[in-house]
Amino acid sequence: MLRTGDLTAGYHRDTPVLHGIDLDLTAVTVHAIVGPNGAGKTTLLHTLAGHLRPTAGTVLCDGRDISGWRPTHAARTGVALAPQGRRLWPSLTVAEHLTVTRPARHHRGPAFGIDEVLNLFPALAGRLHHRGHQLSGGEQQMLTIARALRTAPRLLLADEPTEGLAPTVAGQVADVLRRLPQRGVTVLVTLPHIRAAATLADSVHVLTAGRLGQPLDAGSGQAERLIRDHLTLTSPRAE
Ligand SMILES: Nc1ncnc2c1ncn2[C@@H]1O[C@H](COP(=O)(O)OP(=O)(O)OP(=O)(O)O)[C@@H](O)[C@H]1O
Repeated sequence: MLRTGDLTAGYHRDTPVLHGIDLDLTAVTVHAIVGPNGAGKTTLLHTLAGHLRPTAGTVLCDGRDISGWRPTHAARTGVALAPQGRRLWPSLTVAEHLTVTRPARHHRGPAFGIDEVLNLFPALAGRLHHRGHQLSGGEQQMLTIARALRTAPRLLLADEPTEGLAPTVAGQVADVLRRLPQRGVTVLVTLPHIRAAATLADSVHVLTAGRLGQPLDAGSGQAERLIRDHLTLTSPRAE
């Protein structure tokens, strides 16, 4: 669906955070961006979601240049962001989060009904009347993704969705993301560690200081080789 060409973006025109990013998200699979703190992962996702305007380069959506689109336009086109830090509405219940978020009128992505997102995240079904701030970290993350799915996305941008979660809960979240391409949703997920990315994604890009490496095909063992060659960015034991 989305492809960037030589994309440069940042918060100040004279100090770009992202440099010449070429990213191809046309395959309906799980794509991962891996990089250390400050590499620019969030900046990239925010640029694709229309929260930041690129300073150079292109963002093509279905072949059309939509560089500098607004977040509402991105959402209408089928791009949904599940942000880092979750950003739930603290005074709304789980049920309210899921009912106030709806697909755009002429959406082209798959519609996710409330029953379907509760099937994906059964933990939320028992928490329908709890408010955002009453949920555990894992439940908040699940709700963040569930809310994004309610917009009927064609592309889900998930920013460090397993951050701070217990391994079993992180595994539940990863399982859902892994299954989304079967429903027609392309996933771009950011993760701090390459080992987790190689397990979850079909292709893995390493982002270092705002520069993106060539995609590694997780299935071909390239990512595993990268780990073995000690190019991993942080200790895999920390995952
Ligand atoms: N709102 C902002 N204004 C100015 N600079 C920012 C802003 N947000 C991030 N930055 C800077 O942009 C660079 C990339 O940050 P970004 O949050 O995109 O990295 P990241 O890879 O997502 O890291 P993390 O895993 O810590 O979130 C950092 O140098 C950061 O200080």
